[in-house]
Amino acid sequence: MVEDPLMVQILPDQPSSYTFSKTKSKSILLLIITTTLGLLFVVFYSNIELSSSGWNVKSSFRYSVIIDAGSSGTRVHLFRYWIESGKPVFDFGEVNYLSLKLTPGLSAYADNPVEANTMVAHLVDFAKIFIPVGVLKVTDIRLMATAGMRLLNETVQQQILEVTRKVLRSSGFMFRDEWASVISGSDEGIYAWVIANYALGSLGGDPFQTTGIVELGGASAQVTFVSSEFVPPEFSRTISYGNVAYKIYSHSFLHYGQDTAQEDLYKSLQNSGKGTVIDPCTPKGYTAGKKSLNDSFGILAEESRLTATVQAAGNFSQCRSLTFAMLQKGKENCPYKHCSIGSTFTPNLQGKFLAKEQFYHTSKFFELEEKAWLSKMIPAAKSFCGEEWSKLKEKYPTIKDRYLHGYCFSSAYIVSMLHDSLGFALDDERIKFAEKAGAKNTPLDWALGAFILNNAKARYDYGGKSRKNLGFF
Ligand SMILES: Nc1nc2c(ncn2[C@@H]2O[C@H](COP(=O)(O)OP(=O)(O)OP(=O)(O)O)[C@@H](O)[C@H]2O)c(=O)[nH]1
Ligand SMILES: [Ca+2]
Repeated sequence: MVEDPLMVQILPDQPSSYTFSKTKSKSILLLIITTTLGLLFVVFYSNIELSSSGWNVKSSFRYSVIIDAGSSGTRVHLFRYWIESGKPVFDFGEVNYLSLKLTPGLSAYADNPVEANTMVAHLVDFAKIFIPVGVLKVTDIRLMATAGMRLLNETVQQQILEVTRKVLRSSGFMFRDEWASVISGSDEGIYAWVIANYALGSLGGDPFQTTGIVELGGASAQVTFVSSEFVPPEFSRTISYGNVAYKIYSHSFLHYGQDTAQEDLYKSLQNSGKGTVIDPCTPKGYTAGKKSLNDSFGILAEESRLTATVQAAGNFSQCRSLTFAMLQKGKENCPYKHCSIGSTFTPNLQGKFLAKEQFYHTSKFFELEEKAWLSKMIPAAKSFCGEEWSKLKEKYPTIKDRYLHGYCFSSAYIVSMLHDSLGFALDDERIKFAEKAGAKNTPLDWALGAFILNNAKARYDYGGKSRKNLGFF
């Protein structure tokens, strides 16, 4: 049974977010969305293009919908584009691109997959508000799930996907069953690399002038960049865009996302023996919201006698060494020339990078400027980790507990991942944190990269199965 009420967060940069319980009717959601997004509704829905030369009617708008089913949330992305001299024209500003995020992620329905249909149905309803009913049947809708679903066993994954397929089949959109799937982590990294370089104007240019991506998601972390080093085939992807071929290293470290890594660390402390152990990655005085072991009866209470009691006492340096040890686990079995994280090959870093998702959220929280942000994160995080939880709550009254309590862990994890493991210098100018990029401030959601590959005459190998022009599936 999914406990959290569905949380509606209207993106981009919408000031409001909505919480409603599953029992409330759809009309509440539609009312909120249509009133809040009134202007966008008029511009996006109608066949009128808002352009620099004023309004003109475009009868050739096309639409596409991608649902990004992440571990901590499920987002629907709506794209409107058109064809000019035979080529698709994309615009990811607020006139031709909309997205909406609901929580929780699909994997939260593992115990009761059928309950996932409510959330997917709401996302479909949202998309339908903005897409003319006459073009639904030629508008593709895809559901692409990432690490949260990758962590579930295959059977449960398929059960949840089947629930989503049922909703999408009857949605009126153009849909094929294989368009609801769990995508590979390396594909997820590639899509994020595509949108970043599209936004920066480097897609279609010199491969060695492109920008790499490092992402810290909820359940996985991705590293994706063009390397001049030899890359073993299991880490190598090829994209051709325009008449340029890009050989890209792309790997997703499953379990190394922000939420899963913190959970794994907590569990390792619990199982580290008896008595009381200190958790240096959580501010002193914080007690986990989830049911604590002592509240549970039966086997859990029994287990509590076998496991240690974990006491939060934030200490940045100790947390940094704990997270570093976690990232280095398995390195002794590295079968490649060099492994930076676990026993996984990562080429020597090359070129510029954008650091996304939790890298961005944590840097923004500590109000770091671009310059030498990694080194500046250390003193800021040292003082944060050392604060009492009650003081932090007073200091940051508007920050959600589930984000606030994670910043001690995430700051230490970021330094031990980017500097101690991957080798970025603490004042490395090559790496910047971002959630948007380029002259048009394009959002860096990987779904935009997937949409581009799907509509822009590109070729992309799928682990050796190269398919012309988008063949995602
Ligand atoms: N502090 C903070 N964390 C956020 C915010 N939005 C998302 N997060 C967290 O940042 C992490 C990464 O967010 P996402 O990239 O959306 O993660 P996801 O797509 O749900 O996870 P994956 O399936 O692993 O890609 C998750 O732990 C989220 O809970 C935010 O506004 N502030
Ligand atoms: Ca994600």
